Amino acid sequence: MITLESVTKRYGDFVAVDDVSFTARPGRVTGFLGPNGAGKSTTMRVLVGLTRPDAGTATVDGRDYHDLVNPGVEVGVLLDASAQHGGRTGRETLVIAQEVMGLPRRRVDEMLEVVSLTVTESRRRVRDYSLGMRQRLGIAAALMGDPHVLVLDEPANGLDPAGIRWMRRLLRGFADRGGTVLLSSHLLHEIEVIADDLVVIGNGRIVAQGAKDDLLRSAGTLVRTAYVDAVRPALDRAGIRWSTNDDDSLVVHAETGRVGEIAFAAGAPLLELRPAEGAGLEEMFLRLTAETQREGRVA
Ligand SMILES: Nc1ncnc2c1ncn2[C@@H]1O[C@H](COP(=O)(O)OP(=O)(O)OP(=O)(O)O)[C@@H](O)[C@H]1O
Repeated sequence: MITLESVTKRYGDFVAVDDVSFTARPGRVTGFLGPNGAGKSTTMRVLVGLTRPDAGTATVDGRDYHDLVNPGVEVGVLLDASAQHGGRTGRETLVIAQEVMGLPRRRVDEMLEVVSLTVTESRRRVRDYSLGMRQRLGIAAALMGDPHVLVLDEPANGLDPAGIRWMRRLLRGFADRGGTVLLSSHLLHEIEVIADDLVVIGNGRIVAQGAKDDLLRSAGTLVRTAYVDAVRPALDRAGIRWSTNDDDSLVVHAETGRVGEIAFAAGAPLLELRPAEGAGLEEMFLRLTAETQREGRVA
Protein backbone atom coordinates (compact mmCIF):
# COMPACT_ATOMS: atom_id res chain seq x y z
CA MET A 1 0.00 0.00 0.00
CA ILE A 2 1.28 3.43 -0.95
CA THR A 3 -0.04 6.37 1.06
CA LEU A 4 0.56 10.04 0.44
CA GLU A 5 -0.80 12.54 2.93
CA SER A 6 -0.84 16.25 2.18
CA VAL A 7 2.46 16.20 0.30
CA THR A 8 3.64 19.63 -0.80
CA LYS A 9 6.85 20.39 -2.70
CA ARG A 10 7.98 23.90 -3.60
CA TYR A 11 10.83 25.05 -5.80
CA GLY A 12 11.35 28.63 -4.65
CA ASP A 13 7.94 30.30 -4.96
CA PHE A 14 6.68 27.66 -7.38
CA VAL A 15 4.46 24.95 -5.89
CA ALA A 16 5.16 21.81 -7.95
CA VAL A 17 3.08 19.50 -5.71
CA ASP A 18 0.29 21.04 -3.71
CA ASP A 19 -1.26 19.18 -0.77
CA VAL A 20 -1.42 15.85 -2.58
CA SER A 21 -3.07 12.89 -0.86
CA PHE A 22 -3.93 9.49 -2.31
CA THR A 23 -3.48 5.78 -1.76
CA ALA A 24 -2.49 3.02 -4.15
CA ARG A 25 -3.83 -0.26 -2.85
CA PRO A 26 -2.62 -3.89 -3.03
CA GLY A 27 -4.09 -5.96 -5.83
CA ARG A 28 -4.76 -2.84 -7.89
CA VAL A 29 -2.99 -0.98 -10.65
CA THR A 30 -3.24 2.75 -9.93
CA GLY A 31 -2.76 5.00 -12.94
CA PHE A 32 -1.26 8.42 -12.22
CA LEU A 33 -2.24 10.92 -14.90
CA GLY A 34 -1.68 14.57 -15.59
CA PRO A 35 -0.52 17.02 -18.27
CA ASN A 36 3.18 17.81 -18.77
CA GLY A 37 4.61 19.46 -15.69
CA ALA A 38 1.61 18.58 -13.51
CA GLY A 39 3.80 17.11 -10.77
CA LYS A 40 3.70 13.35 -11.39
CA SER A 41 7.45 12.75 -11.40
CA THR A 42 7.98 15.05 -8.43
CA THR A 43 5.33 13.16 -6.46
CA MET A 44 6.96 9.83 -7.33
CA ARG A 45 10.38 11.16 -6.41
CA VAL A 46 9.04 12.23 -3.02
CA LEU A 47 7.58 8.76 -2.54
CA VAL A 48 10.91 7.01 -3.12
CA GLY A 49 12.91 9.45 -1.05
CA LEU A 50 14.72 11.26 -3.88
CA THR A 51 13.05 14.59 -3.20
CA ARG A 52 12.31 15.92 0.24
CA PRO A 53 8.78 17.30 0.59
CA ASP A 54 8.20 20.66 2.28
CA ALA A 55 5.17 19.19 4.01
CA GLY A 56 3.28 15.93 4.28
CA THR A 57 4.27 12.28 4.33
CA ALA A 58 4.67 9.53 1.77
CA THR A 59 4.85 5.94 2.98
CA VAL A 60 4.99 2.39 1.67
CA ASP A 61 3.15 -0.03 3.96
CA GLY A 62 3.19 2.69 6.60
CA ARG A 63 6.95 3.23 6.45
CA ASP A 64 9.05 6.02 5.04
CA TYR A 65 11.11 4.82 2.04
CA HIS A 66 14.29 5.88 3.90
CA ASP A 67 13.41 3.51 6.74
CA LEU A 68 13.32 0.45 4.49
CA VAL A 69 16.44 -1.58 5.24
CA ASN A 70 16.65 -3.21 1.80
CA PRO A 71 14.28 -1.07 -0.26
CA GLY A 72 14.71 -2.99 -3.53
CA VAL A 73 13.11 -6.14 -2.09
CA GLU A 74 10.06 -4.15 -1.01
CA VAL A 75 9.61 -1.48 -3.67
CA GLY A 76 10.60 -1.79 -7.32
CA VAL A 77 11.27 1.64 -8.79
CA LEU A 78 11.71 2.81 -12.37
CA LEU A 79 11.71 6.57 -12.64
CA ASP A 80 13.89 7.53 -15.58
CA ALA A 81 15.16 4.76 -17.82
CA SER A 82 17.33 7.17 -19.77
CA ALA A 83 19.26 8.06 -16.60
CA GLN A 84 20.98 4.66 -16.42
CA HIS A 85 24.78 4.72 -16.58
CA GLY A 86 25.60 4.57 -20.30
CA GLY A 87 29.09 3.15 -19.85
CA ARG A 88 27.93 -0.05 -18.14
CA THR A 89 26.55 -3.04 -19.96
CA GLY A 90 22.99 -4.06 -19.27
CA ARG A 91 24.24 -7.09 -17.41
CA GLU A 92 26.59 -5.02 -15.24
CA THR A 93 23.69 -2.72 -14.39
CA LEU A 94 21.67 -5.68 -13.17
CA VAL A 95 24.61 -7.27 -11.34
CA ILE A 96 25.05 -4.06 -9.33
CA ALA A 97 21.36 -4.09 -8.40
CA GLN A 98 21.57 -7.80 -7.52
CA GLU A 99 24.62 -7.26 -5.29
CA VAL A 100 23.19 -4.20 -3.57
CA MET A 101 20.10 -6.21 -2.69
CA GLY A 102 22.16 -9.23 -1.61
CA LEU A 103 20.46 -11.60 -4.02
CA PRO A 104 21.86 -14.70 -5.75
CA ARG A 105 23.56 -14.03 -9.11
CA ARG A 106 21.04 -16.23 -10.93
CA ARG A 107 18.45 -13.47 -10.46
CA VAL A 108 20.28 -11.47 -13.13
CA ASP A 109 19.72 -14.14 -15.78
CA GLU A 110 16.18 -14.73 -14.61
CA MET A 111 15.35 -11.05 -14.95
CA LEU A 112 16.98 -10.77 -18.37
CA GLU A 113 14.70 -13.56 -19.45
CA VAL A 114 11.62 -11.95 -17.87
CA VAL A 115 12.19 -8.74 -19.83
CA SER A 116 13.29 -10.56 -23.01
CA LEU A 117 16.77 -9.05 -23.31
CA THR A 118 19.08 -11.54 -24.99
CA VAL A 119 22.53 -12.51 -23.68
CA THR A 120 24.12 -10.64 -26.58
CA GLU A 121 22.11 -7.51 -25.83
CA SER A 122 22.95 -7.73 -22.14
CA ARG A 123 26.66 -7.47 -23.05
CA ARG A 124 26.16 -4.19 -24.91
CA ARG A 125 26.71 -0.86 -23.23
CA VAL A 126 23.54 0.86 -22.08
CA ARG A 127 24.44 3.96 -24.11
CA ASP A 128 23.86 1.83 -27.20
CA TYR A 129 20.43 0.65 -26.03
CA SER A 130 17.23 1.92 -27.58
CA LEU A 131 14.79 3.62 -25.20
CA GLY A 132 12.61 0.49 -25.22
CA MET A 133 15.60 -1.67 -24.24
CA ARG A 134 16.43 0.74 -21.42
CA GLN A 135 12.87 0.48 -20.21
CA ARG A 136 13.12 -3.30 -20.21
CA LEU A 137 16.40 -3.09 -18.32
CA GLY A 138 14.87 -0.70 -15.80
CA ILE A 139 11.89 -2.99 -15.32
CA ALA A 140 14.29 -5.92 -14.80
CA ALA A 141 16.08 -3.97 -12.06
CA ALA A 142 12.75 -2.98 -10.50
CA LEU A 143 11.52 -6.60 -10.40
CA MET A 144 14.84 -8.10 -9.31
CA GLY A 145 14.16 -8.06 -5.58
CA ASP A 146 10.69 -9.60 -6.02
CA PRO A 147 9.07 -6.53 -4.39
CA HIS A 148 5.37 -6.27 -3.55
CA VAL A 149 5.14 -2.62 -4.64
CA LEU A 150 6.07 -1.14 -8.03
CA VAL A 151 6.51 2.57 -8.75
CA LEU A 152 6.94 3.19 -12.47
CA ASP A 153 7.18 6.56 -14.21
CA GLU A 154 6.19 6.28 -17.88
CA PRO A 155 7.30 2.63 -18.20
CA ALA A 156 5.64 2.23 -21.61
CA ASN A 157 7.77 5.02 -23.14
CA GLY A 158 9.67 3.65 -26.10
CA LEU A 159 8.15 0.17 -25.96
CA ASP A 160 6.85 -1.25 -29.23
CA PRO A 161 3.26 -2.56 -29.40
CA ALA A 162 4.33 -6.08 -28.43
CA GLY A 163 6.38 -4.62 -25.57
CA ILE A 164 3.41 -2.61 -24.34
CA ARG A 165 1.24 -5.72 -24.38
CA TRP A 166 3.95 -7.63 -22.54
CA MET A 167 4.19 -4.93 -19.88
CA ARG A 168 0.43 -4.79 -19.52
CA ARG A 169 0.33 -8.54 -18.79
CA LEU A 170 3.26 -8.28 -16.44
CA LEU A 171 1.68 -5.51 -14.36
CA ARG A 172 -1.74 -7.18 -14.37
CA GLY A 173 -0.18 -10.43 -13.13
CA PHE A 174 1.79 -8.53 -10.48
CA ALA A 175 -1.35 -6.84 -9.16
CA ASP A 176 -3.41 -10.03 -9.37
CA ARG A 177 -0.87 -11.71 -7.09
CA GLY A 178 -1.55 -8.99 -4.52
CA GLY A 179 1.06 -6.45 -5.53
CA THR A 180 0.59 -2.68 -5.54
CA VAL A 181 1.35 -0.85 -8.78
CA LEU A 182 1.57 2.92 -9.18
CA LEU A 183 2.31 3.94 -12.72
CA SER A 184 2.27 7.21 -14.58
CA SER A 185 1.73 7.38 -18.30
CA HIS A 186 0.83 9.81 -21.03
CA LEU A 187 -0.64 6.93 -22.97
CA LEU A 188 -4.25 7.28 -21.92
CA HIS A 189 -5.33 4.19 -23.79
CA GLU A 190 -2.70 2.22 -21.90
CA ILE A 191 -3.96 3.49 -18.58
CA GLU A 192 -7.56 2.94 -19.61
CA VAL A 193 -6.81 -0.70 -20.40
CA ILE A 194 -4.69 -1.54 -17.40
CA ALA A 195 -5.59 0.70 -14.44
CA ASP A 196 -8.12 -0.25 -11.79
CA ASP A 197 -7.87 3.09 -10.01
CA LEU A 198 -6.99 6.55 -11.25
CA VAL A 199 -5.36 9.57 -9.69
CA VAL A 200 -5.48 12.68 -11.89
CA ILE A 201 -3.22 15.64 -11.12
CA GLY A 202 -3.22 19.11 -12.66
CA ASN A 203 -0.97 22.01 -11.68
CA GLY A 204 0.27 20.06 -8.68
CA ARG A 205 -3.20 19.40 -7.26
CA ILE A 206 -5.30 16.24 -7.36
CA VAL A 207 -8.34 16.93 -9.54
CA ALA A 208 -9.91 13.45 -9.39
CA GLN A 209 -9.27 10.04 -7.89
CA GLY A 210 -11.13 6.81 -7.47
CA ALA A 211 -12.01 3.59 -9.23
CA LYS A 212 -11.62 3.95 -12.99
CA ASP A 213 -15.09 2.60 -13.68
CA ASP A 214 -16.70 5.08 -11.28
CA LEU A 215 -14.76 8.01 -12.71
CA LEU A 216 -15.63 7.10 -16.27
CA ARG A 217 -19.28 6.61 -15.32
CA SER A 218 -19.40 10.14 -13.99
CA ALA A 219 -18.40 11.43 -17.43
CA GLY A 220 -21.84 13.09 -17.81
CA THR A 221 -24.47 13.01 -20.52
CA LEU A 222 -23.87 13.11 -24.23
CA VAL A 223 -26.30 15.26 -26.22
CA ARG A 224 -26.50 15.58 -29.98
CA THR A 225 -28.88 18.09 -31.48
CA ALA A 226 -29.23 20.37 -34.47
CA TYR A 227 -30.40 23.00 -31.97
CA VAL A 228 -27.23 23.53 -29.94
CA ASP A 229 -27.81 27.28 -30.05
CA ALA A 230 -30.96 26.75 -28.01
CA VAL A 231 -29.59 24.05 -25.69
CA ARG A 232 -26.35 25.74 -24.65
CA PRO A 233 -27.94 28.92 -23.21
CA ALA A 234 -30.65 26.82 -21.56
CA LEU A 235 -27.95 24.78 -19.81
CA ASP A 236 -26.14 27.97 -18.82
CA ARG A 237 -29.34 29.39 -17.33
CA ALA A 238 -29.75 26.17 -15.33
CA GLY A 239 -26.18 26.57 -14.06
CA ILE A 240 -25.06 23.27 -15.66
CA ARG A 241 -21.55 22.94 -17.09
CA TRP A 242 -21.04 21.53 -20.56
CA SER A 243 -18.30 21.11 -23.13
CA THR A 244 -18.35 20.60 -26.89
CA ASN A 245 -16.88 17.52 -28.57
CA ASP A 246 -15.09 17.66 -31.91
CA ASP A 247 -18.24 16.41 -33.64
CA ASP A 248 -20.33 19.26 -32.11
CA SER A 249 -22.08 16.97 -29.64
CA LEU A 250 -22.17 18.24 -26.07
CA VAL A 251 -21.01 16.54 -22.89
CA VAL A 252 -23.21 17.88 -20.13
CA HIS A 253 -22.42 17.54 -16.44
CA ALA A 254 -25.89 16.47 -15.34
CA GLU A 255 -28.10 13.40 -15.28
CA THR A 256 -29.60 12.29 -18.59
CA GLY A 257 -33.19 12.95 -17.44
CA ARG A 258 -32.41 16.48 -16.30
CA VAL A 259 -30.70 17.30 -19.60
CA GLY A 260 -33.70 15.92 -21.53
CA GLU A 261 -36.07 18.14 -19.53
CA ILE A 262 -33.99 21.23 -20.17
CA ALA A 263 -33.78 20.52 -23.90
CA PHE A 264 -37.52 19.86 -24.02
CA ALA A 265 -38.29 23.11 -22.21
CA ALA A 266 -36.02 24.92 -24.67
CA GLY A 267 -37.98 23.40 -27.57
CA ALA A 268 -34.90 21.61 -28.92
CA PRO A 269 -35.43 18.21 -30.57
CA LEU A 270 -32.57 15.84 -29.77
CA LEU A 271 -30.83 13.38 -32.05
CA GLU A 272 -29.04 11.60 -29.20
CA LEU A 273 -29.22 11.63 -25.40
CA ARG A 274 -27.24 9.07 -23.40
CA PRO A 275 -24.69 8.64 -20.61
CA ALA A 276 -21.31 9.78 -21.93
CA GLU A 277 -19.55 6.62 -20.72
CA GLY A 278 -18.26 5.83 -24.18
CA ALA A 279 -16.37 9.11 -24.25
CA GLY A 280 -13.68 7.35 -22.29
CA LEU A 281 -10.62 8.43 -20.44
CA GLU A 282 -9.35 10.98 -22.93
CA GLU A 283 -12.47 13.11 -22.65
CA MET A 284 -12.43 12.82 -18.86
CA PHE A 285 -8.73 13.69 -18.71
CA LEU A 286 -9.09 16.75 -20.92
CA ARG A 287 -12.15 17.95 -19.05
CA LEU A 288 -10.60 17.51 -15.60
CA THR A 289 -7.33 19.12 -16.57
CA ALA A 290 -8.77 21.75 -18.94
CA GLU A 291 -7.62 24.65 -16.80
CA THR A 292 -4.14 23.24 -16.54
CA GLN A 293 -3.60 22.29 -20.19
CA ARG A 294 -1.06 24.39 -22.03
CA GLU A 295 -3.23 24.19 -25.16
CA GLY A 296 -6.30 25.27 -23.17
CA ARG A 297 -4.44 28.22 -21.72
CA VAL A 298 -3.25 29.35 -25.14
CA ALA A 299 -6.75 29.03 -26.58
N1 LIG B 1 14.41 20.58 -9.48
C1 LIG B 1 13.46 21.40 -9.90
N2 LIG B 1 13.61 22.74 -9.82
C2 LIG B 1 12.62 23.58 -10.23
N3 LIG B 1 11.45 23.19 -10.74
C3 LIG B 1 11.24 21.85 -10.84
C4 LIG B 1 12.22 20.91 -10.43
N4 LIG B 1 11.72 19.67 -10.65
C5 LIG B 1 10.49 19.85 -11.17
N5 LIG B 1 10.19 21.15 -11.29
C6 LIG B 1 8.96 21.74 -11.82
O1 LIG B 1 7.87 21.13 -11.14
C7 LIG B 1 6.78 20.95 -12.04
C8 LIG B 1 6.37 19.50 -12.01
O2 LIG B 1 7.34 18.72 -12.67
P1 LIG B 1 7.20 17.15 -12.83
O3 LIG B 1 8.44 16.66 -13.52
O4 LIG B 1 6.87 16.55 -11.53
O5 LIG B 1 5.95 17.03 -13.80
P2 LIG B 1 5.35 15.77 -14.56
O6 LIG B 1 3.89 15.75 -14.24
O7 LIG B 1 6.14 14.55 -14.23
O8 LIG B 1 5.56 16.19 -16.06
P3 LIG B 1 5.84 15.33 -17.40
O9 LIG B 1 4.57 14.64 -17.71
O10 LIG B 1 6.16 16.38 -18.41
O11 LIG B 1 6.98 14.40 -17.12
C9 LIG B 1 7.25 21.42 -13.41
O12 LIG B 1 6.79 22.75 -13.62
C10 LIG B 1 8.76 21.41 -13.28
O13 LIG B 1 9.36 22.39 -14.10
